[in-house]
Amino acid sequence: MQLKKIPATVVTGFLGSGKTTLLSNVLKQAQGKRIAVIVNEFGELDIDADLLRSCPLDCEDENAQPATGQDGIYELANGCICCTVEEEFLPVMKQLVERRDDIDHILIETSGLALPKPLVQAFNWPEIKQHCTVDAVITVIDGPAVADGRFAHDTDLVQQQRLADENLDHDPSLKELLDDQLSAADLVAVSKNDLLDEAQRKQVEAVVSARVPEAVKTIYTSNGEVALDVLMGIESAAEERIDHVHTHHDHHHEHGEHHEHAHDHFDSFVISLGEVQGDALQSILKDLIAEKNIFRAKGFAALPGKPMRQVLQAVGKRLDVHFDRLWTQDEPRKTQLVFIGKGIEKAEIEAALRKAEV
Ligand SMILES: Nc1nc2c(ncn2[C@@H]2O[C@H](COP(=O)(O)OP(=O)(O)OP(=O)(O)O)[C@@H](O)[C@H]2O)c(=O)[nH]1
Repeated sequence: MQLKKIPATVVTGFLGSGKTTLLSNVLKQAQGKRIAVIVNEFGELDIDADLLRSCPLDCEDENAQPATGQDGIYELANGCICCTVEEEFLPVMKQLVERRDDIDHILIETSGLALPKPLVQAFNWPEIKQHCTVDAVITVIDGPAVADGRFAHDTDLVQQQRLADENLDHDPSLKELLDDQLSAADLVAVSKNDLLDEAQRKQVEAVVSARVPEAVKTIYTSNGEVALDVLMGIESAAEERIDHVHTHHDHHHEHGEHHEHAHDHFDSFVISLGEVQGDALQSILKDLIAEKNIFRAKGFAALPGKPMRQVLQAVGKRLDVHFDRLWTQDEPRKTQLVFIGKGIEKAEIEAALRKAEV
């Protein structure tokens, strides 16, 4: 008897591109659909899983929590999913396969530094292949960052000139990640459309069309808002073709050499503080992201006298701050931030942030 395979959507994209925002919108719309979510974080804190669980302030519907509830969210926080496929991803997938009668769809958010190819290849493992298929790899790219040429400068058509100063100008490992994340895409979602003007959209288009076949559609999203049927039911069966997708990192993964892997060149750590002065923390953070090569910082702050938890999100040079929910009785009121960047020192950043402690 041929049973219908469970479709799985893999959401990939660089640090801070908007994957969690997209996923949380999917979960809000997915009434009645039973969705299992696998969240993989590069940093040691499960901030994304936590944000997916927490109800936004403007949430009108008491039941608008992720349709799956607590139990449907699986956190893989031990490094990057593409390097721990066997140890981390496979066991979770096996659990899901066992529960397959209760699951309509699997959503996987990879860490921002993960390469989608090894993950998609895992769907060819016999235990998984029998019961699951990749519905689509959705690659989220940060519209404004791509338009600014943070990852690649090929929008200005004078690539030859650029090659000479490539290393000075921008980081080749970021370009490789963008290339590899796009090379596996069945759908490209350009996020932060609300921050793009027409000229920037053209630049993004040029970067995307140089990297994905014409058949791959591009959508533009603002705050992750997009209809469910655009994202789900693509039925790409990406695992069937993935071995033929060429990437910059093929060599390392095939030979089991993770040392040279993209994310080994990044530094990541968590800073824990007590309660902090909100204004002071934000001003120190803004200085740090202006001065240092910090790609991503995110976490929660506890402010004296405030019953709500503050969420801080830094992507590139932008810092977003908002309160998301009340601190619960049983959780300690502390401030915790993950940093991911290059050539950044934990001691130095911690010393700077401590000045905001009360
Ligand atoms: N203005 C605007 N901000 C957005 C949009 N999508 C995401 N953001 C913001 O960008 C920041 C990062 O978004 P996330 O959804 O956490 O990105 P992510 O890809 O999950 O990040 P990592 O898991 O750290 O790689 C947050 O501050 C979001 O509020 C958008 O469409 N417009």
